[in-house]
Amino acid sequence: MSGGYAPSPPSSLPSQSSPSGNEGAMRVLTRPVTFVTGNAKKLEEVRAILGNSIPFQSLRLDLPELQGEPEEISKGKARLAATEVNGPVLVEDTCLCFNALNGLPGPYMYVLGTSTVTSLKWFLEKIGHEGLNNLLMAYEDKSAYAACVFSLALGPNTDPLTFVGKTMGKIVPARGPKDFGWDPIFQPNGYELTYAEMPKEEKNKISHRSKALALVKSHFAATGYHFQINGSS
Ligand SMILES: O=c1nc[nH]c2c1ncn2[C@H]1C[C@H](O)[C@@H](COP(=O)(O)OP(=O)(O)OP(=O)(O)O)O1
Ligand SMILES: [Mg+2]
Repeated sequence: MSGGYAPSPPSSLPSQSSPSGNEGAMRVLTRPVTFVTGNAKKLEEVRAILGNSIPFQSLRLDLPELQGEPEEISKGKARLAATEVNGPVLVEDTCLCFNALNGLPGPYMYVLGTSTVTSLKWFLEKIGHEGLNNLLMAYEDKSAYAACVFSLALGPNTDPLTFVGKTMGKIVPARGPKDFGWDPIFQPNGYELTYAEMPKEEKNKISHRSKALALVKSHFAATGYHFQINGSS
């Protein structure tokens, strides 16, 4: 899973000290971008979507589920990951937002029942697909969106950049393979199939994740990062 990640070789801090925004300035990265996630299914998709567009490796690490607005959660996670990896990192957070519930469950943490504090991940594990459907029982409006926030941090102590992708759809009773999160209950607009029922290539063309990654790719193309890895140029 860790894709050949070697702990803490020399840091690949960008050649310029201010990484925020500054598109057009060439920066040298001496290490591939490490995608840090504890979720094997996400990694599979990110790998398929990115292909060879950006040199990257992965590191399996369960970072804490932070609290706050989605972009802040994601940036905080990127900072933790960049410190851990001591190099450029990409992290991602996904939320599923129900319009009838003003965006809940979203990425947030809740108190469920008497004491359980949880995030979307734990929420799904606790109440399952049926529970998520039941949350909308009292509402006519089953519309929802899947959103993905990627954060890129070029190294520790740099300001992460965020990239957001959204796909609109609706919540339906579970259909299709149950091997990835809430895929079986999310039916994107314009499709008769849930994410889970779609061939992977099809989901990867229209998903929240692919839209966010398209922005990441454009950023890399526009910024002209230059990878100098293992003596290559
Ligand atoms: O495309 C997706 N289709 C269906 N379900 C998905 C998708 N993407 C994330 N998910 C699930 C996984 C987790 O139950 C929750 C988000 O939590 P989230 O914190 O982003 O993921 P995670 O903790 O599993 O991995 P990570 O280590 O990258 O934080 O939604
Ligand atoms: Mg997580």
